[in-house]
Amino acid sequence: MSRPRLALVPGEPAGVGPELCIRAAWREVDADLVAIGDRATLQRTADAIGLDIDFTDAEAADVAPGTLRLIELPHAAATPFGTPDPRNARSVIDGLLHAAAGCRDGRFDGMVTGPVHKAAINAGGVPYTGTTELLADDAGCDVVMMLANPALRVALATTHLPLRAVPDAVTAPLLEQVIGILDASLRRDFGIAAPRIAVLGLNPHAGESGHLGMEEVETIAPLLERLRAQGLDLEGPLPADTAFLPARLEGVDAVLAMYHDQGLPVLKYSGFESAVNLTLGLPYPRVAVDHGTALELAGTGRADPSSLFAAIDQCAILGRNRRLRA
Ligand SMILES: NC(=O)C1=CN([C@@H]2O[C@H](COP(=O)(O)OP(=O)(O)OC[C@H]3O[C@@H](n4cnc5c(N)ncnc54)[C@H](O)[C@@H]3O)[C@@H](O)[C@H]2O)C=CC1
Ligand SMILES: NCC(=O)COP(=O)(O)O
Repeated sequence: MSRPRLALVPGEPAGVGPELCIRAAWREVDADLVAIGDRATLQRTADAIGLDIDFTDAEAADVAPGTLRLIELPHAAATPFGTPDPRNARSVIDGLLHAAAGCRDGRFDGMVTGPVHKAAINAGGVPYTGTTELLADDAGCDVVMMLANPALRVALATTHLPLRAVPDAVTAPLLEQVIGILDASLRRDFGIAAPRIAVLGLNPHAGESGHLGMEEVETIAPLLERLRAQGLDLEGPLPADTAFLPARLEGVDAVLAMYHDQGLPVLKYSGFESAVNLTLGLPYPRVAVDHGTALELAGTGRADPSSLFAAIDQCAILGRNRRLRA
């Protein structure tokens, strides 16, 4: 079987994404990477960090280390490192959508994305809450955000929502949909025959039997009961403060957190460098770095490429698996 072909989207040009892509071009990997982005930004970044880079056609077969296949998508403005320019908002988003279109029509087996600066995109007049939501809208499907490192998988019931809006968003239909997507992906993409999912409560102590909030009693527990009766292996609702204790995590394949900052700090603390961000439920694999734009590191050569490398390796595995099943 030929190597999986993966779109590689650097993300925010003023951040560390471009330099991580340059480093990826120098790394031996069992996949064909095709960058989608601005040549001048990539060249300027390579110069700043003292690495050579050559560019070649997107269709090139074998490429030497230090050579990047490139589909050019010029940015509107040349940005200084560390200062996003809202005029680039459209082209940053177009890079992601171009990769998505290529995944949907079979030109790519998956996409790997660098960090995007959410505020800069919005300042540029493009409504954007996250790439997860962008790709879900583009593909017209429901998705789940899951971050993973070799020790832990954490999926989110809600993603980029103001905290104030979370309780109203945590409904039984939403949780049923999220658990369905998560369970299916653990089986199909990760080869887990009978996934065990630990579901967190929303309130402190999972509501303390209704004394600290009713969402567990009224919404989460009855839903889990119903889904268990259908054969899903679900624990919970669990108090979030103790759910991540090593003894509690034994035998658990993924934790489902109710909101972004309930689950992600634990995941990032347990392994920031090796973690990746997956979008489950899309018709193709999308894997991103777990970190943000790290503007203060851009152009210094000090950004750690481990998360991007892990994202490429994970996407290559998922892309190859999907090809085998097709
Ligand atoms: N995947 C994505 O697209 C993500 C994008 N973001 C966006 O990034 C922007 C900045 O977010 P922050 O909260 O500051 O998070 P951040 O991840 O950019 O930075 C947090 C800390 O981690 C360090 N760091 C991040 N990546 C690193 C790397 N590769 N090597 C070494 N150190 C690294 C930074 O220097 C900083 O100290 C925001 O606009 C946010 O929306 C945040 C998280 C993920
Ligand atoms: N915390 C994850 C994050 O902000 C990146 O999300 P997305 O842009 O991949 O949706």
